Amino acid sequence: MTSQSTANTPTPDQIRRAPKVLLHDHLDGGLRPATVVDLARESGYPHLPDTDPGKLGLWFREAADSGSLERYLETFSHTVGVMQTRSALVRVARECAEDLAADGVVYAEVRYAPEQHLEGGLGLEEVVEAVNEGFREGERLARAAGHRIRVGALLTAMRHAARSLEIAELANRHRDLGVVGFDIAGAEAGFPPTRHLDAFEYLKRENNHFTIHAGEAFGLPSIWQALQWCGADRLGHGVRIIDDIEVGPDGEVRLGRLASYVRDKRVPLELCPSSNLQTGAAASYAEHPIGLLRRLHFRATVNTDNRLMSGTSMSREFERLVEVFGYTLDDMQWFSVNAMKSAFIPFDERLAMINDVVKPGYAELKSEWLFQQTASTSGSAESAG
Ligand SMILES: O=c1[nH]cnc2c1ncn2[C@H]1C[C@H](O)[C@@H](CO)O1
Ligand SMILES: [Zn+2]
Repeated sequence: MTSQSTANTPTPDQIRRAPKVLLHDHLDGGLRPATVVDLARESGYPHLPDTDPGKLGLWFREAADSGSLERYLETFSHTVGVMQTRSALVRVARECAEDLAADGVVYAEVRYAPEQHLEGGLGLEEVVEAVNEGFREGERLARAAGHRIRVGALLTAMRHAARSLEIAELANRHRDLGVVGFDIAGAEAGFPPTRHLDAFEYLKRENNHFTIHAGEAFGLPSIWQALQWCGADRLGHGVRIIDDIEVGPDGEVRLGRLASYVRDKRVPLELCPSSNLQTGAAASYAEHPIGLLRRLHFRATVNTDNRLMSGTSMSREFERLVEVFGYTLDDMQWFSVNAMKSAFIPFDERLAMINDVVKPGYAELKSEWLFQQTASTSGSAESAG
């Protein structure tokens, strides 16, 4: 007999159809391999390690599988290298929205660093306008294909560079025009978030939103600075908060002051399990702190980080979580509502997304078992005469 609890374990098809919310995805980490090849050919970019899309996709996954964030980041020279013209940026952003929508993502915040796309002569404003145009086109095409998605951009400043205030100002100028917030990214060790205090203080004065990559390659001091010095609204990764959580031999859990603060204040953690395995921030999926953080009711969210480098998607991340932690549709809904609550769009829009899109989507999936059972019962009744 089918019970609700077993039927509540989602199938791969249900995982794909479930409404998912993505807060941490890099535009330059999510290109289709075939698009990288096309764009390299069109622009004459000569450095691609392979021009066969299948082999190139594999190359990205293997090269990113280095165990170090620094080496992981080296792979971006090829994607950024082919994203230097207006048409390339429009195409990459359009395909990003289409791919996420086809994967069942209903809301996404996608980030990129405008300062990395100026080599072909574009200005910062032109970069932002091209990406926004691509997202809007992608949303329209997705809708025509039967999917609904809304994509907001986050503008990233590179933490080793010195343009963060300028990029924060750029984000602020475009805030009602498709840009929903700001971020800093890049190698963490040696580049503390406090180097960019002027950018964060500017954004706070402007009542704007920002997240900071922190607690990925570097531990608690980075998280502490991001929150208590810089005032981040969310933590990009934040997975190393686990270093401030002690689980005793009897299973008793003790939170340190910083972990308590993060949980008490409902600080959103943009967790990216597959990416963490590649950069060495977690040893295996089963050992990934997301299991404990979910049990302890941190404001945990599930994210892809870089779909190309990790060969992943939101559905794939959830498939692995279901496999390893036995998560159900209720868990998926919990992560998705957490993410939607933590988005940078206005409160009324977040609430409407939760109540009118996310929850009804899960309710629909959770009710499917009822009809399957009816179908099989009536079938056996008929055959029994
Ligand atoms: O996981 C990451 N940690 C730090 N920086 C990252 C990560 N993934 C991508 N980046 C960098 C490389 C990209 O070129 C940049 C902007 O998207 O952000
Ligand atoms: Zn990231």
